[in-house]
Amino acid sequence: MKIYVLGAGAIGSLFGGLLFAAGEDVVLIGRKPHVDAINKRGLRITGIIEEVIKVPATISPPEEKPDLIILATKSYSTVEALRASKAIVEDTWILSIQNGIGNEDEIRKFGGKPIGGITTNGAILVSSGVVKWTGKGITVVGLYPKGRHTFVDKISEIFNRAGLETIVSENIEGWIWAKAIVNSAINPIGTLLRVKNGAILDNEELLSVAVEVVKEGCKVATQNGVKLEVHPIDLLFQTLKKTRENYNSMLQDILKGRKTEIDYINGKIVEYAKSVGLEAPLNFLLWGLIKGMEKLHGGVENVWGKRE
Ligand SMILES: NC(=O)c1ccc[n+]([C@@H]2O[C@H](COP(=O)([O-])OP(=O)(O)OC[C@H]3O[C@@H](n4cnc5c(N)ncnc54)[C@H](O)[C@@H]3O)[C@@H](O)[C@H]2O)c1
Ligand SMILES: CC(C)(CO)[C@@H](O)C(=O)[O-]
Repeated sequence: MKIYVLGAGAIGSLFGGLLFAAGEDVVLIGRKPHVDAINKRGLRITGIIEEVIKVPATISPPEEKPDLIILATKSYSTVEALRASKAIVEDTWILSIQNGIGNEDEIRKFGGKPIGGITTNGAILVSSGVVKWTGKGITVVGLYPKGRHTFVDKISEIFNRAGLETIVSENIEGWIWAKAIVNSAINPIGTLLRVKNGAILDNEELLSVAVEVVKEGCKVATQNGVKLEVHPIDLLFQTLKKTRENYNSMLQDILKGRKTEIDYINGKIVEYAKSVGLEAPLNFLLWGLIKGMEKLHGGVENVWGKRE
């Protein structure tokens, strides 16, 4: 299968590298330092495996249309990435493996055929050309927002062949929302308190706040007609237990002085609440606190003193 990974950073390079190593026709589309390093020395995947993979990489989308685009930018880059790839997006299957809500709707706005996806694999871009596979997880893919298509089954087959454990859901929207609701609790709380995920599990007060945030998100999802595929309270406890040693990705972004995906997690829950006449005060509070933190002059240095 001819696959382009649009937004080849940590998770995109991991997926693209493994698919290429399994024999798929893959091109990574990323930023120059990472692309140059890959073309010079190959993509090094370390952590769970130790492999150098000579996967082709480029900074701009090739002209020829692929069978599949894997969208792996941060959610706040989705529109810009789709706009820059407009020529190859129209009528192409596009799988989002991003966190957050709304990416698939953006794909459809650009004429792409959206496939939803969530993954619990973990990856960090250690340096240009080097990705660390930090946690082996599962990936769920499905025709967006729900339903079935043989092409999605094909994606699952080639992902599994590449060592990416993958299942197909006929209600991928239910998975995307469930994961976003869990992220809406773990990510801002862990970021504001600058703690690993396990600290939320071990602290009664933090855990009760996280449970209340999850309950608020569930109410918004249900009011919007979303059938949650897995109960977010169960997923919250499973995730906290499994990733207790993680500093969540939002905290990592803040520590690196980067934007976060809060608008596409808690921000979207507030937006969807409003669309059905609901308030989402807990999500609104967390959204505002993280946005404020992002904008504080000097970023984290202002909040916690010297950046690590
Ligand atoms: N990293 C993980 O372990 C993990 C796990 C699950 C889900 N996710 C989700 O996957 C998405 C990507 O996460 P990540 O950690 O890989 O982020 P990342 O920042 O490492 O990778 C995204 C890359 O896309 C690049 N990019 C942005 N716009 C581009 C464009 N127009 N053309 C080419 N490249 C472009 C960025 O420069 C960046 O290198 C996020 O939504 C994240 O929440 C990540
Ligand atoms: C599951 C998760 C919260 C683990 O840290 C991850 O999605 C993250 O860090 O964003």
